[in-house]
Amino acid sequence: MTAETFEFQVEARQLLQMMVHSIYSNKDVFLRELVSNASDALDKLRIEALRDDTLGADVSDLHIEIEADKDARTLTIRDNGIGMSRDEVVGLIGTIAKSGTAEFLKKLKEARQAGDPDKAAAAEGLIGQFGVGFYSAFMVADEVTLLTRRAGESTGTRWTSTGEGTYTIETVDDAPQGTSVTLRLKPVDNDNRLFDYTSPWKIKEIVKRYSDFITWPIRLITTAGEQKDQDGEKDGGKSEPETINSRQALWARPRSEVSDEEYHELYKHISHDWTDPLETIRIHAEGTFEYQALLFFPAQPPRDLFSSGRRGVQLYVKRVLIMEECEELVPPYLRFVKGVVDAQDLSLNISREILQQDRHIQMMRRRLAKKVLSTIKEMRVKQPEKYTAFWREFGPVVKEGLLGDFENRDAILAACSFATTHDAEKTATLQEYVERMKEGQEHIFYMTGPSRTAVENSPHMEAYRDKGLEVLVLTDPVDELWVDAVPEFQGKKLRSIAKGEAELGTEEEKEQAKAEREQKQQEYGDLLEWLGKQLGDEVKEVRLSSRLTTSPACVVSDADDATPGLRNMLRAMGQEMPESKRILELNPGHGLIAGLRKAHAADASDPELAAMAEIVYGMALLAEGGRPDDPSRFTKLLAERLERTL
Ligand SMILES: Nc1ncnc2c1ncn2[C@@H]1O[C@H](COP(=O)(O)OP(=O)(O)OP(=O)(O)O)[C@@H](O)[C@H]1O
Repeated sequence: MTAETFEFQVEARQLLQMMVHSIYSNKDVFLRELVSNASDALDKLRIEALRDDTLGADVSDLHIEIEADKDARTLTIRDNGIGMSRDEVVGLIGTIAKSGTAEFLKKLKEARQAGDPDKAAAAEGLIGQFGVGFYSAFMVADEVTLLTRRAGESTGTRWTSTGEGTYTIETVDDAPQGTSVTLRLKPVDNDNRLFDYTSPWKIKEIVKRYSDFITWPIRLITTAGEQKDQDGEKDGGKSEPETINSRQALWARPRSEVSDEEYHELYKHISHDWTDPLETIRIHAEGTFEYQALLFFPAQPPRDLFSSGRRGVQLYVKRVLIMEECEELVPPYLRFVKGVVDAQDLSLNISREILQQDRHIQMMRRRLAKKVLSTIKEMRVKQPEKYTAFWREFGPVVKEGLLGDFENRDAILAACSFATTHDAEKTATLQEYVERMKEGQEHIFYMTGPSRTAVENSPHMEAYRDKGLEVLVLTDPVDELWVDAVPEFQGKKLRSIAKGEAELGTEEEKEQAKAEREQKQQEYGDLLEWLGKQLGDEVKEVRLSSRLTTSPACVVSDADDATPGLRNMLRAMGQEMPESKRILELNPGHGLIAGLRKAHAADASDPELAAMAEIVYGMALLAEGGRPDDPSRFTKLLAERLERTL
């Protein structure tokens, strides 16, 4: 069959170029990536063979082979795993299907142009998330040939490229099942850390460092052609295969015998991440149901954290991988956790349906969730900086747990911390908040909003600031939801400062405020009634406020109504949201409101008053970060008024 030439997809070409022009000074990782792919392919074949006994693939000696030819300067990484069909080769190798690739490349370019090495390094750390492991071969090779045949198919595919824009593909009749990747190695250049990757010593060193735990045998074969004959070695120069990995499951080895680096390499293998994990958790459960687990927190969130991405941990039964992403083992709000769970007593061909009901799976899921939550809490107490970095990225996800995991609610709350008006730099736990509560304070006050600035500057905050009352500043979308799901903490109810009446201070102060308000109410009664009618389409009530000190007006929701943020969010999720009117509160201490009252008392039919009513309402919306329904009309009314003051 003749070979067809194809062009790399634009993004794929750009990522490939980035790999070639050495983002990574450490080029040794190419072997880690290719071995990792081979190991995945073997796992996939075994899992598929377990489920489908008509597959007809030989699974009796699954292994990885690395063949190094010193004279030809080639290195071949071979597996007899699942292989790829022709379509898969085109789809997986020549294309980067992940959304956001173009955006990522743009950001990386900008960070580099701006000469910001930290940002560029952070962006580079993300490159692994695009599934570019295979491309790393081009860091050390000037030509790569992939020969593959998918299990169950009769023909194979050969893919060849020099990594410069195009690749060729041809159908091959006699390819063995599985995949082999042959690299034509670039000349050795020790100064650029391009080592001699045909050297058995070097290969063993890399495999030991990055891939020792791979459960499949990794066999090394060296070929040295004629030179070897002269050295008195075997004819043809091929050595006997030598297994070069110890194949010991890291999770089964005592902690004292495993280095952090080894744990990190396992994490990289299973998570397809290129950066070290932030945290490693070991669980060793003994007794009637034995299992071991190694769990990791990534340092950076995967890009698909909030969409349907890979999630769950790998499930092994007695060292045999039976499921790559076992969602049943971690609740959805801990979906960022990666790792391995190895159980002693589960059936090898357990199906997803059975998994959900399996008592042992449920037991492990509970224990894992508790352990993860207690680890986060411990991190918060003992390693605040690390916790801060973690919480910034993963806090919004963990807080989702408050919506459904009632059993672990206290543990989740103990892991949570929130931005607060008490300290702009430091977050606080609910426990810390409660300990700081003022005498007579009955509630945990919070405000939700789009940003810290919007919340802090919103008029709702005024009286609380005045009285020195701490308010939690909740700006993640999920905050809109969990505050309604968590009724109280240590007997203190959570209360939004943008909802209902604000009743602040001691009993005495509250009584006094009430009396003052009642008196003002009489004074302002006519204006309030008139405004209520005037703005009746927009608001359900106009009343005097006890939360404002400097702003003229604000809008609040009824205690059981959804905030505007929540309404927007639910609408975006496709939920019908019936219109619900809000309440306009006025500050009688403000000159504008006092003036309005006077003007209304002098001549209630003055047409200017109607425009003023609209302006006051529009300003209240703007002050909370919202906007008037008809912004151009609002500006027009305002401009006309201002013009007259000049
Ligand atoms: N040896 C192999 N056998 C079968 N399929 C393979 C093999 N190598 C690669 N593939 C397929 O090609 C895909 C792309 O591989 P690549 O290494 O570029 O990305 P990845 O494995 O998804 O992510 P990464 O390697 O960055 O962690 C793989 O997901 C896999 O489906």
